[in-house]
Amino acid sequence: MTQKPTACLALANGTIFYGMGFGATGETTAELCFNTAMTGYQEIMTDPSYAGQVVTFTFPHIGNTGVNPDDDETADPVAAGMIVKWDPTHASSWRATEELTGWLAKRGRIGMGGVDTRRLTRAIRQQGAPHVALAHNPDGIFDIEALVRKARAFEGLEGLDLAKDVTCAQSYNWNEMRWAWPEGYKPQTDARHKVVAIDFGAKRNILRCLASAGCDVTVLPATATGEEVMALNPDGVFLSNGPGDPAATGAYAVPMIKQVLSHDIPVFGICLGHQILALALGAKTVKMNHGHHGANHPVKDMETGKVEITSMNHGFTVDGQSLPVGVKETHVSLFDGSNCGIRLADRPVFSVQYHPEASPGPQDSYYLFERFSQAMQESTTTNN
Ligand SMILES: NC(=O)CC[C@H](N)C(=O)O
Repeated sequence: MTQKPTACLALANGTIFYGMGFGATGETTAELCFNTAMTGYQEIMTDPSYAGQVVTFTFPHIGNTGVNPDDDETADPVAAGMIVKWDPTHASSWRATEELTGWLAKRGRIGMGGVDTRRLTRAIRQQGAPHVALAHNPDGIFDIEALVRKARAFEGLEGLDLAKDVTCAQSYNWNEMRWAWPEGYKPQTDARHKVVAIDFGAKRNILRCLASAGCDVTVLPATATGEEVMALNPDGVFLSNGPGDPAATGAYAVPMIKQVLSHDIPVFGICLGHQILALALGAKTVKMNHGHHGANHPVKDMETGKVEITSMNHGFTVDGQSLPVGVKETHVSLFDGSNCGIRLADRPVFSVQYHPEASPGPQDSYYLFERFSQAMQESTTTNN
């Protein structure tokens, strides 16, 4: 780097990285993770599950497809900041309506380029997701000691309920479908299954996938009670992804899920929804060393032996050893053997740790939305 650095990242252990700031100026504290996806930086930055985290992108070309309103997973960027190897490239895509840098600045998110992201990623792997302070000051003046102190003062994601910060304020209906189809699937245009989706920080493409699988979706805030959910008389209940510690969110979500489970209807959960469903069934969740964040994670379906390449974003995991009798482990990570899916042995209540809606990532796991729809089809036929 020949120019004077305008951004600084302080890790709680005192390691300092300098780079060139872009986007908003100012400071933020967060947990630091790395994401290995080669595409989809806009979807990643706007995935509500990233609240409280700064994302290091291991792929070096960030910015080259710009940003556009269609690829937002929620209205605003939710990740606390981004770190990239090279200064963001200019947008060169027919879909781009804006440059990444201007978009981040307008939305109050700090970016830092010119960083040795390999070294940083190794540090994350070795010490576990560090607590950090990230600062962007065009004058290039930083109080390093103060930044390290702020990184140390950040309490981390354990015990933190962030779902209540990113959930919707009020319930709403969702009927927008996906724009493109995974190979071999057709949109189911008749919305015949009444689904209540609990928004712990739902990505829009999950709601599009549900609508495309024949669901008439009513989204409820994370704090909805079991009575409120069941008052809508749903054919099935969906539990969304979201940020923070599942155990903290579970404080109010577990009683809601237990009440839903006392009715014999299909339940489907993704990521945080998977973790909270597991808690409601009596399993435990734990914090991972550096989590799984990327778009190429192989997962084995233990029932069919098939391998899916999946999109992942999680820093907590369900302890597969803690699954009670009657709860089957359906999917396992081929990277580290961690739990990636469960189901009840005798009922269509199931969930996965990864993101079958992709956005970004491969489409291998779209079948899970069809499975949920099929389960509701069968349960309404049996119950009528
Ligand atoms: N994508 C998600 O839903 C993330 C779930 C949870 N916050 C975790 O980090 O494990």
